[in-house]
Amino acid sequence: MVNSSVLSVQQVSKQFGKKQVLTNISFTIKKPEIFGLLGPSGAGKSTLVKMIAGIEKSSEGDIYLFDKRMPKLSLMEKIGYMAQADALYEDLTAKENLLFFAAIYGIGRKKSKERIKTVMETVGLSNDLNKIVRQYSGGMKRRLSLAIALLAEPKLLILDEPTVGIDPVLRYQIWNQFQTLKEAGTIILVTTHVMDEAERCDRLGMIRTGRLIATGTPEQLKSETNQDTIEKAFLFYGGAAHAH
Ligand SMILES: Nc1ncnc2c1ncn2[C@@H]1O[C@H](COP(=O)(O)OP(=O)(O)OP(=O)(O)O)[C@@H](O)[C@H]1O
Repeated sequence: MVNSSVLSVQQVSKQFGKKQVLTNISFTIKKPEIFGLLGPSGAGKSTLVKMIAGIEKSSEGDIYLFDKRMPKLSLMEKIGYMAQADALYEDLTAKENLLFFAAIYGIGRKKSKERIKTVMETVGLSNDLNKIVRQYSGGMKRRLSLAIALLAEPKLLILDEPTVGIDPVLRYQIWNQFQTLKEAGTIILVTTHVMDEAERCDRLGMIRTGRLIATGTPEQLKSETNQDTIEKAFLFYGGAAHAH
């Protein structure tokens, strides 16, 4: 399999029992960029990113990451994955949570301290490091999950609706941070159904009922459909059948 892409999703389908959730999805990422998967609730975004993260198996098709077929244990340390539901230890402090995950990633003690400082600054939680997570707000928990995903300096950062419950000002800051991470060489794969976030992606994959209906830069998608917003472009690609 000679392929210079970083991520290659090849004709991937997924069924849960008889339920067809994803159908024949193909796309590639060749260089660091922010790639957004945009689609309504239930479209299949989470299922797709779970397969790319190597925690769900495809029914058909292949996923290659750094030219290796997923799932592959040795690639796991290159992937930062932030699930839709926060997986945090509520009775521990943020710092204890971070130290726990740093140990799992095999990050040494000295390096852990450094990384914890950096990632908590990134998500704006430096002053809440010693707070019990139970006392965090929903948005703070999301940001802590993001901090954990960033701990091991992943090459591929997979974020499933990272900014749910986060206010617009902080959301803006976090997206600036994604931009900075990308410029430092991180590939970011992000799911969203928020249109202004979609606008900030370098490229988008539009997903509707388990199918990739369009891919391209936000500008391309708008100009190809002759629409002035991503939302209208999405509806255009989705066709008139998308009336509900
Ligand atoms: N483990 C599972 N078993 C059966 N069905 C599942 C399973 N996981 C997901 N599904 C179904 O697959 C479909 C796609 O779900 P998925 O969570 O991938 O969508 P999504 O686009 O991420 O939506 P949301 O933004 O609401 O999370 C849904 O109909 C869901 O009910």
